[in-house]
Amino acid sequence: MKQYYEIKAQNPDCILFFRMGDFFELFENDAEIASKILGLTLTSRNNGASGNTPLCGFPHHASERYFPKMVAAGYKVAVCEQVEDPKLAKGIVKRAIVEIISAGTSMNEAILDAKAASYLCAILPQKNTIAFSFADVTTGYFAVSESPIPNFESELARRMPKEILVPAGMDLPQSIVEFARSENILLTTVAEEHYEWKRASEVIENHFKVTSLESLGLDGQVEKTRVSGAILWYLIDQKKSELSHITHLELLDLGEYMVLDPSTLRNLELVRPLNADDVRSTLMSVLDYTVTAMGGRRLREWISHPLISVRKIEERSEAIAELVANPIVLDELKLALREILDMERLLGRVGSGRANARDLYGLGKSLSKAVKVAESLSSLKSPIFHALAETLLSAEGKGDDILKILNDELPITVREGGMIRTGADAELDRMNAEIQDRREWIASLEARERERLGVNTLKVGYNRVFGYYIEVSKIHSDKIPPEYIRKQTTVNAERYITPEMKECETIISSAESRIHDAEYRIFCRLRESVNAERHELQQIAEAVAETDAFFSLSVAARKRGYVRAEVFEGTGIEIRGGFHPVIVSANPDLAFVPNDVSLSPDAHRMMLITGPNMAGKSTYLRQTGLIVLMAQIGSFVPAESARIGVVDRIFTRVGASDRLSRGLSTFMVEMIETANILRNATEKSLVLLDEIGRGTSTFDGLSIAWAIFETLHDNPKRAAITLFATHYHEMTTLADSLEHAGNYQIAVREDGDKLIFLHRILAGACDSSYGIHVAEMAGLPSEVVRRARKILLRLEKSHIDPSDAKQVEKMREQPQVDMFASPDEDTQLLLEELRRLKPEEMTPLQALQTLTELKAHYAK
Ligand SMILES: Nc1ncnc2c1ncn2[C@@H]1O[C@H](COP(=O)(O)OP(=O)(O)OP(=O)(O)O)[C@@H](O)[C@H]1O
Repeated sequence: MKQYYEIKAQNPDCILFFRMGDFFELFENDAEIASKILGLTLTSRNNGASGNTPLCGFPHHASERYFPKMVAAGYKVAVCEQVEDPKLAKGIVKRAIVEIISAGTSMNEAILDAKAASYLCAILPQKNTIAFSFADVTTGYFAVSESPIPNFESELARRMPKEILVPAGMDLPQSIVEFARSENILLTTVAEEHYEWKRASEVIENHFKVTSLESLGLDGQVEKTRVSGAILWYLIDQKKSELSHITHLELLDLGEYMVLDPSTLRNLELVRPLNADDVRSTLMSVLDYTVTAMGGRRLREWISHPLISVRKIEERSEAIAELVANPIVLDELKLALREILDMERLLGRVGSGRANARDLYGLGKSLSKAVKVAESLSSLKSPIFHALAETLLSAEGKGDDILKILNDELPITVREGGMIRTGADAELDRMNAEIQDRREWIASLEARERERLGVNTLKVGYNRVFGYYIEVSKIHSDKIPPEYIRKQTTVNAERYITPEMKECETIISSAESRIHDAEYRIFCRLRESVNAERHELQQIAEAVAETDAFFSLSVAARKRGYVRAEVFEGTGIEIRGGFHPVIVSANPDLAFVPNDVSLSPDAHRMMLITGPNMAGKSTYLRQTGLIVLMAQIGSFVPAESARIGVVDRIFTRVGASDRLSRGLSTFMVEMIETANILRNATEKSLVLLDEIGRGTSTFDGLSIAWAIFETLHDNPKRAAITLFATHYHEMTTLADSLEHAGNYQIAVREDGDKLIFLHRILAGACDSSYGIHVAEMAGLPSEVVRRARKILLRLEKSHIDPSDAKQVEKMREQPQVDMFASPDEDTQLLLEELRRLKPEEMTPLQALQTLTELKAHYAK
């Protein structure tokens, strides 16, 4: 326990799993926490003067299951192993922490999402900016940057790290703390000393084996050095290994990508659904035809990082266009990609010293297939594919170098032989040959003894306790020869050994132990030689990932009938026949009505869109956002044609808020997000605003919406392309009066008492809001609907603001029996109802019922 307490004291923030023989044991508070999470029985052990200590544990081989569970529950796991052979130990066996596992550093497949990176992030807030680093220990990705806080927030939401390291004793931006809390991201405090420049530089220089920071581009970059040094220190400290698969540091330039703030990422459901169960509602789900996990991760990265360089966008879309036109190449690629494993993560296992023979074999097979991918790409002309094919071709021979050493069937363990192929190593072959005749002797023993004793059911078996044995059923005990020595009795049989067998076994087992050691040495050499080439192999893996992402976007384009968008430097959006990629793919039977968008600075730059509820306003806004975004990923887009002026940022204020849990009201969130838009939109932005102002009283809301619309129109710095959907019909006069704005409506047709949604966008304002109509269609009781019609009529006539208590009170004081009824209005409402009736479609009974209802209501 003294040893336990010492180790525990060094890792106070971890749950300590303490290896004792074949078990991992937990004590005290750790045992109480873990027993609940892992469902283990809590016992206690008498611990001398300190009384009973709570205790729980499990066999060590169950750790693969239990560690990830603990980490997923938000804890850090410290794994304490016996680090010397208990047989050789003097006194208590030495123990040490061999690894610390936390959410951001786990390499266990059980809690990794194959198609999403597993990021750890470190931050170092400055006055107006923030230095930050992202690392994915499963693949070796490592990047650093510094940017204004909002841009970092965007990056944080895109990458969604599992853990964020923060320097001790430093004030953090509230928004980041809030974000981490609401997304369940583990915040880990790291002592300030690890952020000291000198210390951080040393960590980096040692890791990359460089003598100065210059070669990494960190020269003079104090904050970036500090933050990347801290994250690297943390990773190495936790993994207790070299992490040689972290081969380079990327200097990230967020300026290359479209800014997507957290609310836009959420609302457009790019990679994560708003509603966790609804995985088919994301753009990712529509575009994801990737075959490999690496390709899946790359595509996800692309979708959340749309480009803003026209040249780069065109390079990508040109490559996709070529693949779209080459279905045969697509088929070939699919076949080759299908056999490629997650090379990035396999290399991660190699670099962190945890790869077994199966991992290396998988890598070998994948490398051979990478050459096939290169061959398929070689018939294409796009420069991107040329470059990819060249990188992939460098895999030539590398796979064979591995496969010619390893067997096709491999064990999980690396210490028990069975890994190395015959012919791979002469010395090993010689060692095997030496005992070959003895092995054969054992192998043929069963047949020989069966014949000699005349017992057909005699078996030769092996177990760890007494090695080889001969099993003979009890009914044949009279046939047992004198040299058989009885070792064990089972229900129906007896087990025997013979001196000859024992001798043979001793020779085999001592030779095998040498063979196992030799195999292990050969395996380690192979692992090292793979590791020595890690940088090149990583590039091959990246090329596979990228090819797969291209493959996926091309297949999506073909299957879903997308077209290549023309992207240009400048402002304006011209979409013909655009449709919503997710709605259409999720509802194949829906007759989706395609719509156009035509906006430019010379004509209308802003659309004020009116139309009844359910007409399709939100859908139109979102599909426009998604089409622009897809175009800037380089993907084909869901439309007949599209010309898109590159946008620097898409702002959205749409849909319900899911931030209520952060203690902000719906209206407050709406206004915070709108304020952000008004502060940051530029003439190159796309702004999508859906029903701004609806969260407050009618006139307040209208006035706010009005002012926002005016500002986006009049302020040249904020002159963004804007789609503005609203139910405030009063605003249509505003849109009419503004030079760069126009009224648009989503058409509906009235057919008797039915409202038919045409889902088509047309120029001009919608003349009625039909809210009550839609409510009626939804099944609101007819009494309530009638009442609502009356109230509406009165409000419209008297221009009363329903949110103004004084005005409503005044109306109540009017000497009327029924607050809102007047004979005139009744007549008007009755006439309206009569107009909507279709007697020719009614049964006599329905007609009678309607008549009775009308009489009861209007002629009491
Ligand atoms: N172009 C279209 N073709 C076919 N169906 C559509 C189209 N656009 C929208 N819809 C369908 O109409 C329904 C309502 O769409 P949406 O939510 O966009 O309406 P809305 O006008 O924003 O309504 P509200 O004002 O109540 O928010 C959705 O279920 C959608 O699938």
